[in-house]
Amino acid sequence: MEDFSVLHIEEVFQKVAAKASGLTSEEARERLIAFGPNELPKTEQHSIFYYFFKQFKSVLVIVLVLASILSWITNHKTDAYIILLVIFVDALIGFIQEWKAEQAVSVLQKMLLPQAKVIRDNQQLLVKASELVPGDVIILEEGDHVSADARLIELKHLRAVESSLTGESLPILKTVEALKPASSIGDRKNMVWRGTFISGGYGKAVVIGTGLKTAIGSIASSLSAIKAEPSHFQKKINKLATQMGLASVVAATILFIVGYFTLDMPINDLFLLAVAVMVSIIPEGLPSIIAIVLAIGSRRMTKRNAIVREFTATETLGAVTTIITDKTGTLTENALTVRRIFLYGQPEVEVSGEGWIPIGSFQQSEAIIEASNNSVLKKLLLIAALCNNSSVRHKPAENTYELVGDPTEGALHVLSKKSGIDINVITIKKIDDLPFDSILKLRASVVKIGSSRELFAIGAPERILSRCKNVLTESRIELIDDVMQNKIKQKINSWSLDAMRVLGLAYKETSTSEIQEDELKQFTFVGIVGMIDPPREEVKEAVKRCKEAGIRVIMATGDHISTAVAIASAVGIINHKEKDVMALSEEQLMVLDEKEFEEAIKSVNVFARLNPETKLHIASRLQKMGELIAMTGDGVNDALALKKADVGIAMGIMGTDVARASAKVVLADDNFASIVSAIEEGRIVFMNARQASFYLITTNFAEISTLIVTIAFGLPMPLTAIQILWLNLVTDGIGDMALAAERGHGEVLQVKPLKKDEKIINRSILPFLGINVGIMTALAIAAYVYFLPFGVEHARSSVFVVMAFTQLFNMYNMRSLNKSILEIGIFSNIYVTITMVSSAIMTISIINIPFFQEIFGFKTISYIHLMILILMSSLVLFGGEVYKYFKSHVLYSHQLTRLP
Ligand SMILES: Nc1ncnc2c1ncn2[C@@H]1O[C@H](COP(=O)(O)OP(=O)(O)OP(=O)(O)O)[C@@H](O)[C@H]1O
Ligand SMILES: [Cu+]
Repeated sequence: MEDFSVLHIEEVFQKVAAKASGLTSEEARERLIAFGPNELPKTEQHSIFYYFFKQFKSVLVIVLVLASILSWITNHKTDAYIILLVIFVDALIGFIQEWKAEQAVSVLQKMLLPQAKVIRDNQQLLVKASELVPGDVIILEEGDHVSADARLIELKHLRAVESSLTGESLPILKTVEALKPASSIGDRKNMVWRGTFISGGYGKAVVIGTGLKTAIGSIASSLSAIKAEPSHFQKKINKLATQMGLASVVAATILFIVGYFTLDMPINDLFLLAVAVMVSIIPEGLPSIIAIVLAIGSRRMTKRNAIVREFTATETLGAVTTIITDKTGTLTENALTVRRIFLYGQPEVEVSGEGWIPIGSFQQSEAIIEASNNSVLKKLLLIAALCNNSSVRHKPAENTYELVGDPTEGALHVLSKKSGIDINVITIKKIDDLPFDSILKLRASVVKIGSSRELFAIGAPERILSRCKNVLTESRIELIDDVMQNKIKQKINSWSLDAMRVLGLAYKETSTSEIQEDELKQFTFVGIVGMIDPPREEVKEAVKRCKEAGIRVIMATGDHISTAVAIASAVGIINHKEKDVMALSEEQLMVLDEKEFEEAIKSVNVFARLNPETKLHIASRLQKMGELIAMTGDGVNDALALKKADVGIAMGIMGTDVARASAKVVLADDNFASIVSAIEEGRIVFMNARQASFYLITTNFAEISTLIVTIAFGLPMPLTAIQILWLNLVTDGIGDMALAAERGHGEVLQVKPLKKDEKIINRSILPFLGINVGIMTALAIAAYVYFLPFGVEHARSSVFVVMAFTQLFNMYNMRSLNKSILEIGIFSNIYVTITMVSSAIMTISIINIPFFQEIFGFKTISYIHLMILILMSSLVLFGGEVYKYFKSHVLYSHQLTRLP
């Protein structure tokens, strides 16, 4: 690959036929055709056939193929064909399930496609990263992923983390100068590489390589790829399935050996009996049902604005015990508007106007004022306008205003626009900019005004104040004394108590052109502004639902403690009575010893002026105390915490690429309420996985106990192997998918969180399973014994009807483990209704249509008898209902505290 780092910028432009003002969209389109999309080959992409043939790679299939061969040899040719057909149908069902799950993944993947900021047609645009072409001029800012290899042409303090390429984890400070030839990529400091990210500063670069023609091209591993590792729950289910599979082999072998010596049966019949026992125990559908439940759950979460990047998160969400959330944007609207301005020695200034619309007026003592007539206000507005990286775009078509950049800065930008002050672009120029730093809690700019230079700073007001020596008043610059300090601090505090975000603005004269950290002191204080950021309407309800669900909500914010408390009580994170004890700031936390710290994080729900590391510290300590943490974040500094949390949740709108790549879940709307919806879906996933598993397992138990009882009495087999196969795979297979689509019934958020290692089968569910299996077995045996005098095929037909219909009724039992079918609505799951009708028709057809009778070995059952058998089968539903009633009214008449 050519080394662009040794070339001068002009030479680079020449080589890639580009210029600093970017390509036109026409050029970009042509180049996209010529160079191809900026994509790396996906690591794992399988064809439709892969998923189909994958279905045949199971122990069950091997067992069935063996059975089929043996049936053929022993002259049971129809059986042999049927078994082959069943293998095929089973593979088909499994295939559909997995294919659907896979589709769900790829839909999610598309939603998370990376984007890039690029200059085309002299405008800054957001395009799909896959559409970048050589020659494009891209813009890089803190938190962005670099989507192509590019040569830098302009920058301000640009730092990039290139560990994915070079292994070096510290940020690299970039340059634009042409360099001496260097062999290592890490040394080519005037380049940025695909797959790395920007940890700070600002830069412009021209793309020199895309797709495979990038440094990472060969070592491709896409950061945005969704990982589909088996979840905790899947592992457990697989283990259960394997155990039952092994048990089936053992049971069948024992039966075969014992039967050989004791039963007077031809060897091939005995063999078929052994196969029947085996298939009745193997829980065929179990592993794939969990995949489908997870896929459905992830899709529902996505519809509710929580995009799942890792399937395991779907299930972990259900067990979350503590949410640590940001304030700005998550709990609040993130539509900041400056309302008040305080200038020392003057009456408060009130500002009118809404949102990002740059129209509004300034009032002092209820009279409208002109900003240009007030020198201190003018200075403040100049700082607000220039120490700023945001802009507001007017969309004439819809007549709306759209923010580009950080909302806090956007509010200041809008403020300066409202005043109408005129910034002379010829005499006033920005020469350096330090973007907002979450540790310093301020931002700064060096601005050239005429022949002098000034350093502007905006940030957390008490931090700005502590860096000030003077204060600007209408007439002059005065030294700050204690009286002034206190007066300003009082203002900061009282505005914060009104839930306002308060910022301090200051300036000083300077001689440097590059901002150094140790220069950020001895400022002249100009004023403070107070902006409102109203809490989101739906958050209060969401917080309430969390509390009901036994989930603790902690606010961890960088904002002022009083603002934090005001918002926290507005949304119900703390109640009014607790106000004083329930909030701590970073400084207050720092002085605590280990034990006090632990006590504090146990009871305090609001943490203010936090640094990102402290946020991580709080989270990991809570994890050690056994909590399962969901944590939100948006910045580069949050990446580590997002990775460490059990479920990291990144902001989709305000979050950086890095935060999104580190999180398991991305919020499409940045809204706290969506987290709660996701938790609800997570719990539903768990419920559905259990319900569907129980449903599958009941048939297995009912079949095996019917077999055992009849064999014990020396009766012929009550069901043949292929009849069992049909019940297990077709009847159960469809019913199971219907149960996987069950929606919650409002109960999941009214109980305590699930335990991390929640068992699938626990003791409290055993009576319910026992009742179901007991009724099914008793009915099957009764039908068998009653019809046996009419011939064994007749008797088997009746057992088959009972098994099929008890399972269909049982489907209604399993729709909720504790609520009555009347409460949740008989028809509220359309899939269950469809399954009921279609399965009933199918069952009756294969019993009474001669062609199928022949194949399956059935005899016609009269409609009267059918009716009676079906009515009897419905007993299983009555049994379930009586049990649920008994359990909720007699055993646990108090409220449910855990999921059943
Ligand atoms: N762009 C900015 N420019 C100047 N000062 C800022 C800017 N953004 C935030 N601040 C100041 O720094 C403080 C901390 O901001 P930070 O971004 O760390 O947290 P936050 O956005 O308030 O909270 P959260 O963590 O809830 O999103 C703010 O209260 C504000 O005073
Ligand atoms: Cu935030």
